[in-house]
Amino acid sequence: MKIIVSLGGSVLAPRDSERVGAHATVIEGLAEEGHTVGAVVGGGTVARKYIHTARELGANEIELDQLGVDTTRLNARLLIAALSERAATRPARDYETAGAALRRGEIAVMGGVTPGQTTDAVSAALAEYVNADLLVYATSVPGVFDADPDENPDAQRFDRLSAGELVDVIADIEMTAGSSAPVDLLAAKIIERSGVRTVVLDGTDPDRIGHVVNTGEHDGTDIVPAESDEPTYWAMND
Ligand SMILES: Nc1ncnc2c1ncn2[C@@H]1O[C@H](COP(=O)(O)OP(=O)(O)O)[C@@H](O)[C@H]1O
Ligand SMILES: O=c1ccn([C@@H]2O[C@H](COP(=O)(O)OP(=O)(O)O)[C@@H](O)[C@H]2O)c(=O)[nH]1
Repeated sequence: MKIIVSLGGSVLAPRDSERVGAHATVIEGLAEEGHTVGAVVGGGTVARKYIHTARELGANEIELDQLGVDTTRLNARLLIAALSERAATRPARDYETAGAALRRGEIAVMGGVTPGQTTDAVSAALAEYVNADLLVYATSVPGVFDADPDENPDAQRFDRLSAGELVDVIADIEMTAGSSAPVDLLAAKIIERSGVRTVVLDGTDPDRIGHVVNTGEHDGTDIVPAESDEPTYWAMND
């Protein structure tokens, strides 16, 4: 199976070697089991600190996004440091380079690509480009909720959403540099058009990523193409 894992910066906790190592072990394990694996790494608190400081200094949103992109690439290098020689040696800066690495059987690693989006969109675009079977968003909350769960204790998690419904849920979240959303708007639109099977889950425990790949089971949110009622991927691969 071809899998793209989006590792939110909030999940990877860049200065925590144990956490980065644990995620690398899971990704490595999937590759050893014969899966083709690409990982896209977010910027986390380090990116947000840079963005906050540069915003105070008067930088515009594109400049702030660029700071964010550079930070995601640093974090991607951290993941590469924890992976074996099976991984590409540096973060791919475009989809063709990442796709070529996957074709060679390497674990491709990316950070950001261009201002105006987040690594959520990079993950969705890479998944579309390589025709992935599964896109996993490993984030810091256990799925997509009907409101920000960090601010609304009564927020309800969706077990399943169509990609179009996902667009509606996140449409009002602001798109400034460093903003937080479980999946960004561009990513949702790419998921909608590509129809790639997508799961959003709490990735703070990396074993949940391996578990969903191997069993199809998870406690997060399934994003399904509009025309499908049931996630079918795992049934197809039994
Ligand atoms: N409807 C929602 N459902 C889930 N999370 C939401 C929602 N709206 C806002 N959020 C926020 O999105 C955050 C996750 O985004 P972010 O911090 O960018 O994660 P990551 O680093 O994993 O990309 C959560 O901490 C949560 O506060
Ligand atoms: O292709 C990209 C990827 C990231 N970013 C910027 O980098 C920040 C941090 O990336 P991301 O939001 O993906 O990190 P995470 O939410 O996972 O910590 C984003 O808010 C954007 O400002 C960007 O402009 N283009």
